Amino acid sequence: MFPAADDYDIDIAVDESAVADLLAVTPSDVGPPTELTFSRNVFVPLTTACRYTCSYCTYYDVPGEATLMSPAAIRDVVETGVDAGCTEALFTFGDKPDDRYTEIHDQLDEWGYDSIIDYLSAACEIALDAGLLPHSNPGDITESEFHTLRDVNASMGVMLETTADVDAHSGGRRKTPGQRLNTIRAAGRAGVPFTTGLLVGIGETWRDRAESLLAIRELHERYGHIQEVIVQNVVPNERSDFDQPSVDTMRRAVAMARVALPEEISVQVPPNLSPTGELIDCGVDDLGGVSPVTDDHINPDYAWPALEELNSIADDAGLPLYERLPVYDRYLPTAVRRADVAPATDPADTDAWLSLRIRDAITADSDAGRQYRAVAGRTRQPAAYP
Ligand SMILES: O=c1nc2n(C[C@H](O)[C@H](O)[C@H](O)CO)c3cc(O)ccc3cc-2c(=O)[nH]1
Ligand SMILES: C[C@H]1O[C@@H](n2cnc3c(N)ncnc32)[C@H](O)[C@@H]1O
Ligand code: MET
Ligand code: SF4
Repeated sequence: MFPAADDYDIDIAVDESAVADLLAVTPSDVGPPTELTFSRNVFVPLTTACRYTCSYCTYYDVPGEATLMSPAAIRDVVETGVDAGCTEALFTFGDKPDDRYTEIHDQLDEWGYDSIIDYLSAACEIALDAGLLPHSNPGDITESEFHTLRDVNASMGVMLETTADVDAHSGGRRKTPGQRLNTIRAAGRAGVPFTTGLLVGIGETWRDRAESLLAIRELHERYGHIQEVIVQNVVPNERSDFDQPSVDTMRRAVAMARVALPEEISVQVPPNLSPTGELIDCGVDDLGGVSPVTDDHINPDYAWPALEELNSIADDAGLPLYERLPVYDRYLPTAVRRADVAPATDPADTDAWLSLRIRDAITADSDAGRQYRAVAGRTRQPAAYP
């Protein structure tokens, strides 16, 4: 049983023989992908308030210092993204601020919002109106919050991080594996195309990595919602001194992910944190959200590579590079999905993976709609934008 699994009724059993099989995997057991993809995004850090204090994280601010972006600031950032040819607004920020953040709650209240999730919905509307598809990672949330947010998000995500109880998550307010798995399951129940992943190097063992991947696979087998799994190495920063995992560790972790997960799930490694070029032959097929205009606010010391660098990773690997939307091809409406892409089986409790609002945005007779379809149809030349 995973730590705190009982608190959330998590019924995922560890299959010992599957763990043993994964522990034996090496990079020579897998091959390279047939293509590489990435999404062009702007990063919108709604608030730096966070109820948790993960010891690897420099993102959050303590009460009194935490910031909250105004609607005008959100509009500014997303418009910069539209001008730079982006299709994705990435909303990633602190997990639901607790009562200590009185200023944040007061400000939300003054603007007419009950919670950060309410405000996130409004922020997603701003992005959609400007011409970007939202992908939100608001941390741990409930199934009913997913139902609210699916209306205005093309896809969502939360990193599992690990199924282990690690010191990096110790303390009174912390992420627990049970709650993370509960969030990923809730997304599946709500029919939300979903991104999750492992944070490698925060004190977990190889066995923990194998178990984490098998837990993700199990939830995908139930709901079909996992579009990509990020294998992200921890990077040192001014708050923490975790050792960055070696290239060999990342090669083995990526190969393990590739073997553990069905082929339809992409394996993503962020090229600003890893020597991704050295991991492609282990099964990486996606380079994630890369921004031409904003920092990676979670890891601000690690700049995004330019499009030319992505091209050279692909060239060196002898692979074609395609831009994609924040939601993967198989969840797209039939009218927009390329003919050679098999559709995902319908989700459990809705009649489509994407809300009407999102489908309308993608099929609209507007500049943004045309951009989305050109990216999905692979008819837009990446070189068309800086
Ligand atoms: O720019 C970043 N994008 C991050 N992304 C975004 C991701 O690269 C893209 O937005 C997705 O591939 C969707 O297109 C995450 C998305 C998630 O759902 C969960 C975790 C992450 C983590 C990061 C991150 O640290 N930096
Ligand atoms: C959005 C995701 O960013 C990751 N994250 C947070 N801090 C770090 C760090 N120092 N190095 C790498 N990834 C980090 C976590 O996995 C979080 O879920
Ligand atoms: C800024 S970290 C990413 C979002 C959320 N706080 C989480 O840890 O999952
Ligand atoms: S990683 Fe996310 S949950 Fe953890 S402290 Fe940072 S912002 Fe909060």
